[in-house]
Amino acid sequence: MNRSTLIEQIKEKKSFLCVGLDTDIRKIPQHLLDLDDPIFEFNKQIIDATKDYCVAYKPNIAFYEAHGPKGWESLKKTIDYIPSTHFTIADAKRGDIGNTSGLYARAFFEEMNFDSITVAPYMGADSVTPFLEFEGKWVILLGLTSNPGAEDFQQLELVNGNKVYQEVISGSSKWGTKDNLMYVVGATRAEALADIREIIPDSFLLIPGVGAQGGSLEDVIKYGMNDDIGLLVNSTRGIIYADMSPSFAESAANEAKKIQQQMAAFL
Ligand SMILES: O=c1ccn([C@@H]2O[C@H](COP(=O)(O)O)[C@@H](O)[C@H]2O)c(=O)[nH]1
Repeated sequence: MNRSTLIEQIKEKKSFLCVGLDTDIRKIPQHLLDLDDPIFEFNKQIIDATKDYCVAYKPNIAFYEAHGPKGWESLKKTIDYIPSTHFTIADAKRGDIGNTSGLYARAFFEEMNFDSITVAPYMGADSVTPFLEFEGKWVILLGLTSNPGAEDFQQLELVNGNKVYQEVISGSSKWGTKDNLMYVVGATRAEALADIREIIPDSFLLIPGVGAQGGSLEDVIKYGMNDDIGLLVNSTRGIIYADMSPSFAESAANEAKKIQQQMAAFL
């Protein structure tokens, strides 16, 4: 999906919500466990229930890889089931030497047909640019992450006065364009968003960390929104595990709708 279609979808739905599909077999309702593919059945019901309130879905690949070939099958069925109106994110956090990155890109963009993949910047330009060579596909580079460990390296100050994450964002912004490169910034780091917007005013940002991790949607909007909206705000556990009963999909829809309504007030 290209940038203008993504923006159209956001305006049409009055939503920039991304629903995370971190489907944990230990957490899904008991009655689904008797089915042949409980993970896919859960995802299918979550997608049916939430698709009117969100513009994107983000399966975290770990939750599928953990089940081996069967997990990859559930992932493929899920990605094929997501409506083409919705932007898809493989939250895989890949990146390696160039030829290896190229094969990761083929796996997620060609075999699985995702629109985008999250990539770790640590190995530098030659590890990221192979992903950017795929027409119509996106890299979502880890900028400033939502977890406590973001303090360990990302916030360290360099001799030029920049923090590591600022250097990562400004340096990498030359590798791609606003049409194929987005950044992850945690909602728990909303205080850094205004400064990040100075570096990359036009780029889309994928913002995880609202809901279960406690980030504030209001602050994200206040400091992170640009003229094209420029935000995809993810919530996973707060939506998909809102309720463990057989009516889990209805509860997920209610949670997604609540967030969509908060977003609509700003669109
Ligand atoms: O900085 C980051 C990068 C990725 N994530 C991922 O987003 C979701 C968040 O799930 P919640 O249940 O809404 O907390 C999950 O897949 C993380 O791996 C992140 O949280 N922070």
